Amino acid sequence: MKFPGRRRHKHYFPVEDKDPLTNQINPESRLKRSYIVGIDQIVVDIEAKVDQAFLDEFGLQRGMSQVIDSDVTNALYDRLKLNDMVDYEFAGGTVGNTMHNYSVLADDRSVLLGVMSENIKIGSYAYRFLCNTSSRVDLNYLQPVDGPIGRCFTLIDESGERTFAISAGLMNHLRPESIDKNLIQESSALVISAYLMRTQGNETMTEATMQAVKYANEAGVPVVLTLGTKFLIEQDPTWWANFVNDHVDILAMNEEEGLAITGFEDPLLAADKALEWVDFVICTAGEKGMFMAGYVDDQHKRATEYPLLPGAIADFNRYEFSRAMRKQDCQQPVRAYSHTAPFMGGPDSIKNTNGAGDCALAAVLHDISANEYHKLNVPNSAKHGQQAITYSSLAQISKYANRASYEVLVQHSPRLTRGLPEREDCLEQAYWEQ
Ligand SMILES: Nc1ncnc2c1ncn2[C@@H]1O[C@H](COP(=O)(O)OP(=O)(O)OP(=O)(O)O)[C@@H](O)[C@H]1O
Ligand SMILES: Nc1nc2c(ncn2[C@@H]2O[C@H](CO)[C@@H](O)[C@H]2O)c(=O)[nH]1
Repeated sequence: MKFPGRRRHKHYFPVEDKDPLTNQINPESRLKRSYIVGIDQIVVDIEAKVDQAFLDEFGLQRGMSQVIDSDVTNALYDRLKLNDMVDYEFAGGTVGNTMHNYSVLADDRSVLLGVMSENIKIGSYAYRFLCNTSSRVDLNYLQPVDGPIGRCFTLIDESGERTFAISAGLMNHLRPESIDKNLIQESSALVISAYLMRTQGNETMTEATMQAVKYANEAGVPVVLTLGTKFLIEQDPTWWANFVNDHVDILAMNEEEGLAITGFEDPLLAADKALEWVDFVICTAGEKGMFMAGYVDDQHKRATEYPLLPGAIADFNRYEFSRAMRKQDCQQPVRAYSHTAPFMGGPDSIKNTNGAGDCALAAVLHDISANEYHKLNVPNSAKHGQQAITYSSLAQISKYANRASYEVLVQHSPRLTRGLPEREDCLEQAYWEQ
């Protein structure tokens, strides 16, 4: 596990000082590992640049993620191939991307649950998915199916807006009995997306997800929900609000999804509203950066050393140097918020915003899992006198998440091809000395 904050060698966890020889003789003294589990519809992204006429031709609604039938899939695919329009084909899925990016950032294990074709031909989509996924992502728990995984046509127009057309294959055939109870209950977090609730006919993905959520809720494992697309939430915001309130601990959304579920356009107010339902909120806001909101017990709150910020909640970042806690673990819960502008003001040229939010969430999960890792190995550390869910403060996590998103913006794929640099050339020496 890499240290999630300032990335410098001396900041690697000080828990690996044990003698490697003794470790071999006495396996008990080996470090205990934390991991996270994610459930997803296993899909490969097929990306192409298109215009509005193209979307109209196939009856696709701009900006939406929609499921298409086999006739539309075949026509769309033939058209893209015939006109040589496909820019790249790469493993995707909002949670799949998050697990991959988590494993790259943390240099540690995550487990992905979903389905995988039992017979895989070299070059097929299933093969490509496996090849494009970090070897740190444990794929041993995937459920085999007799047929194809999903395809996600990622159609990008001149303005950069993305329209997703999903050809489901058997991606929604994960069964509840394929969910391993121990695996979920011993993890640091269970990550799901709103897309998992979009099933039809004999598809069992929703039941499987609910089974996993039940196991996690029973064991107090944080359930992390990423909202995926506003259109799904807009269909029934009340159902989603109730679901989040009853089953979810950490909510990740962008400002549009935040508006859909809370009714607040301002991402800070949306995050504040969501705190009525969950313990921790991440609300990304594109070029405006990122908001985070959480709880801290009054006795552990830490005031910021940065200037106080105006906003819909005055001086909202006052306690952003606090580590987040579950509300139920606070005797006197205080709300803490943080805002961070995009790293370096955003890149000069954005290659692709697809997956920037997924990557921000991966960084947050890294921090949460790092906290569990540290607690498992150094339970007596003064750090754990406070029952926090994060290793770092809201301000620090927010910076880290923005930094990770930046890396996705400057590459074509939503999946990181490498970890972040140990040391940012652009930051002054003073930063590293702190
Ligand atoms: N135009 C931009 N300029 C600078 N930074 C950006 C821009 N767009 C995104 N970012 C960075 O990426 C982060 C996440 O972006 P965004 O809010 O677009 O996520 P999202 O809509 O959830 O993305 P996705 O659903 O594709 O994963 C932002 O918080 C910001 O740090
Ligand atoms: N699991 C899942 N991922 C999706 C869906 N629509 C778009 N995405 C993914 O969202 C990612 C960007 O956030 C892309 O890599 C897509 O693969 C969907 O319906 N289900």
